[in-house]
Amino acid sequence: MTQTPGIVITGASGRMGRMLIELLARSDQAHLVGAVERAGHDWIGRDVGEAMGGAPTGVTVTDDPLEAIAKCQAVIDFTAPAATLEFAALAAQARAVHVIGTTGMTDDQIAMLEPAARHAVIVRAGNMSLGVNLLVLLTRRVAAALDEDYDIEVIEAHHNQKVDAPSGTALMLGEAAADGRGVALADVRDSGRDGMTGARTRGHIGFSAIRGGDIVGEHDVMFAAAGERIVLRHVASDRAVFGRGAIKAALWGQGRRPGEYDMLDVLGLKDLA
Ligand SMILES: NC(=O)C1=CN([C@@H]2O[C@H](COP(=O)(O)OP(=O)(O)OC[C@H]3O[C@@H](n4cnc5c(N)ncnc54)[C@H](O)[C@@H]3O)[C@@H](O)[C@H]2O)C=CC1
Ligand SMILES: O=C(O)C1=N[C@H](C(=O)O)C[C@H](O)C1
Repeated sequence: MTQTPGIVITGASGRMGRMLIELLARSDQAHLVGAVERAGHDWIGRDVGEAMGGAPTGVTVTDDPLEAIAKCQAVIDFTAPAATLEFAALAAQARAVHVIGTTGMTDDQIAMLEPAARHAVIVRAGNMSLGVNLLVLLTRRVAAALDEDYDIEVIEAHHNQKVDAPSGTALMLGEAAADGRGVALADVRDSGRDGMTGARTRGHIGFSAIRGGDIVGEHDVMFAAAGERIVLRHVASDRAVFGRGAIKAALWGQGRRPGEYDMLDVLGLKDLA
């Protein structure tokens, strides 16, 4: 029998970590070989399945990512920016595919992934769902078809524990809209309006972030003109859509040439971009 790729999940106790461990337990295409949490976490040293309140998996949660990653074929990483940079170096050393779902990375932090991508496959995306990646393509097309009479606003809503804003997805959508218009997002980005902001600047792309309850992730791209509005919307109601995308990326990356990729590559949608 052929052995399926062995996957390490970092941030194992997190919302996405738990989802991925559940998905891997049911997968016949990949299997769990490691679970990493931050030092001092009370899951360290416990079987990850038992820590989740279920059956034992035979995988003990560790705070030593080097030991875990050395024996895997892929790392699926939904943690925090500083941790992701550490895991990128270790995945590169092990020539393991590194699937990065972590958002909130600065441009400087993203640039710091480049040395790792010379040695291993990195797939990074602010959203791993098929639906959002299709929305990115639609957003670029609609923005290209409309002129600046249409004000572009990206509105996102997430649960009350999310620590970064705008969301990684909102930024992907903003980048796509800016790209469609032939401008750089950095030159037209308008985030965090509050107080006497003055009238809206023509051509700017606005961002609004809602945080509340257990909202999984909702994104609207609004094109608002005098007399009409077009709204492109994605609603995620189950984190499994991100988890399934991440596992797909880990499998897609096996045997591929080192470099930085995104979900449009994984989903075969690059030609439509
Ligand atoms: N790209 C995508 O499709 C998606 C991205 N995300 C992003 O993934 C990240 C995590 O999201 P959640 O799971 O909701 O957060 P969470 O806070 O529930 O989980 C993060 C986990 O990472 C762990 N962690 C932090 N530093 C660590 C370290 N140095 N070593 C090991 N573990 C460490 C934390 O202890 C925590 O358990 C966020 O940046 C979020 O925006 C979330 C969902 C989908
Ligand atoms: O933190 C989350 O939960 C999510 N984060 C990603 C983002 O920042 O866009 C993806 C998804 O919306 C859920």
